[in-house]
Amino acid sequence: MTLGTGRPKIAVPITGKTASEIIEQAKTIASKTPDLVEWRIDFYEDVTDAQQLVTTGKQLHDTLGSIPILTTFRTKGEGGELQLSDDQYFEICKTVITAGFTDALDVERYHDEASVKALVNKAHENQVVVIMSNHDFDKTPDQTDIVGRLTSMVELGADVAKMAVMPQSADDVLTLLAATNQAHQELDQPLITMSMGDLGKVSRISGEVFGSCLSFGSVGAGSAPGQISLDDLRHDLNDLKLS
Ligand SMILES: O=C1C[C@@](O)(C(=O)O)C[C@@H](O)[C@@H]1O
Repeated sequence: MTLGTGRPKIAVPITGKTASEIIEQAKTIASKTPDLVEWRIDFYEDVTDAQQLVTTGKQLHDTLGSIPILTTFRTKGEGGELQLSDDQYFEICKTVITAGFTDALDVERYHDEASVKALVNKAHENQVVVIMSNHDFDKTPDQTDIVGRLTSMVELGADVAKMAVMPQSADDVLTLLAATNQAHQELDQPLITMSMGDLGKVSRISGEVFGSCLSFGSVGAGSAPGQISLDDLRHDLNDLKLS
């Protein structure tokens, strides 16, 4: 799968808490053939048990067949489910990289920089694509700040740079779109951006115009405010496709 050209691709998050919930969700999602599945391991109750994590990851991989997996541990401070120490966060990410079930890994930008760089190297040594991310669930930073954060992710070795922000006004949505457009022109790497909540929904369908290469759509439970259902998202992205 190539990210970064043409109509934005669609990722569907899996938010199951138990291994059986995760596999059931995966079956339903696989039947709808999204481009990518995001396994949100911060929802998984056994995420800190490395053996269980790897076993369930392999089962998930088998269930999804050829649909690529993005594995994400979203920390509490960035809108995730579970509070971990930095050491635990990096340990879990390393387990995921070496287990071999994932195609891509979400690496949060704002952890210790040397550890982030080492994790990126480890991912690349194991042919795992790095989607580096930052989330602001309270506000929308200004345009220069958003572009600066995306640029710093690329400088740290990200294959794809991702930024999700919360709008308080229509102006904030415009800020995210303008920042996306600017970063898309300035950077070579593909970008994923979104303005969350209802106000920001428009940013989830306009990626081809402004330069966001992937949108998260839900099947059942979503993983962030403002996500559009996979079926609607597919229609919307197709309707807005540039000729
Ligand atoms: O980074 C993102 C984007 C997201 O927060 C969204 O707003 O769709 C959903 C998360 O699951 C994913 O990791």
